Amino acid sequence: MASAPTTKAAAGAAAQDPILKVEHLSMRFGGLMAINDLSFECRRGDITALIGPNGAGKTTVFNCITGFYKPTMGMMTLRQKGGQDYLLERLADFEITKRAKVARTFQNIRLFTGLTVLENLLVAQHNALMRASGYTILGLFGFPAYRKASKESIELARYWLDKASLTERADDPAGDLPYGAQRRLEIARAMCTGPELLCLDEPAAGLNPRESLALNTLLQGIRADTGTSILLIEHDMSVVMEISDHVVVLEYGQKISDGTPDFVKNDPKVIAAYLGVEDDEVEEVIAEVEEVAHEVEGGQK
Ligand SMILES: Nc1ncnc2c1ncn2[C@@H]1O[C@H](COP(=O)(O)OP(=O)(O)OP(=O)(O)O)[C@@H](O)[C@H]1O
Repeated sequence: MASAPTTKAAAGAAAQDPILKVEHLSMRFGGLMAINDLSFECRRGDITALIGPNGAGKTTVFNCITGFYKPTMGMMTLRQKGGQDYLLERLADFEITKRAKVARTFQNIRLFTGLTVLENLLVAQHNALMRASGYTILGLFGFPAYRKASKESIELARYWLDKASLTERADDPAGDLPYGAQRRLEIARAMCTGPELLCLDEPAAGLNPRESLALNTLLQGIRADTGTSILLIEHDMSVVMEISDHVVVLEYGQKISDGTPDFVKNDPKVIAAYLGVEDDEVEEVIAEVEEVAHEVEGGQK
């Protein structure tokens, strides 16, 4: 059965130990070293953002963590609340979801568009329901365990419908929802699998400011109410700076900065990577930008 949300107190009590340790990760595609000796940690209960310019290797890291790619080298250790360790590079993708409890969403939304919103959340709990049925037709009708599991599945789906502000759309086909609501449904569906680590690939992409705000509220709620750790790739810096506890910055497959949003925002290496200039040119470029901004301001007065 997918785990029900824990209380705020329990979430707060979660020690700040790493839930995920990535050590010396490398991924080569032919002659291209997409990830080169990358190490970082995600602390339990934190929202960690992985950022960097286009082609820096963010999605490749996600694909390694979630088992879509087998890394050329390196270790990725997922430590669950109970202390159980999983070496993700040794697990098949379905085992990473099922046993290690890592859930993910994709850059392109992947919902069952013909099913209703509620059905999408119930399908996510299919594994738990099948287990409770004893994998028999008889079990589907007769086992009290199945009836209990199916009641719990509906309760969990209702909980996430509410958290994602989708209760009123529960019976509508998922494909009829506006874009921002589809993104929230995808996250709610991932949460119905009871993950310890939720990986989100550009959750704010294509959202308008109102939808972006609803997304922030949902993610902050997940952190506060369930203690689930979140790792996200995001280009929208307003989302990253507002909700992240910790930011890891990649450039050309290597880590160039790692720290709090404030630290990273002011790190000359990060500014240089985003501006596409050398580190020692950053101050000069910033001074030029400030000068232009003053001129524009002066012209507007
Ligand atoms: N399956 C693949 N085969 C060959 N090269 C790949 C593959 N996947 C990614 N790459 C290359 O690896 C590098 C990193 O790509 P990746 O998609 O991980 O970057 P990213 O930081 O997620 O970029 P974006 O922000 O544009 O999504 C790029 O040069 C990309 O072309």
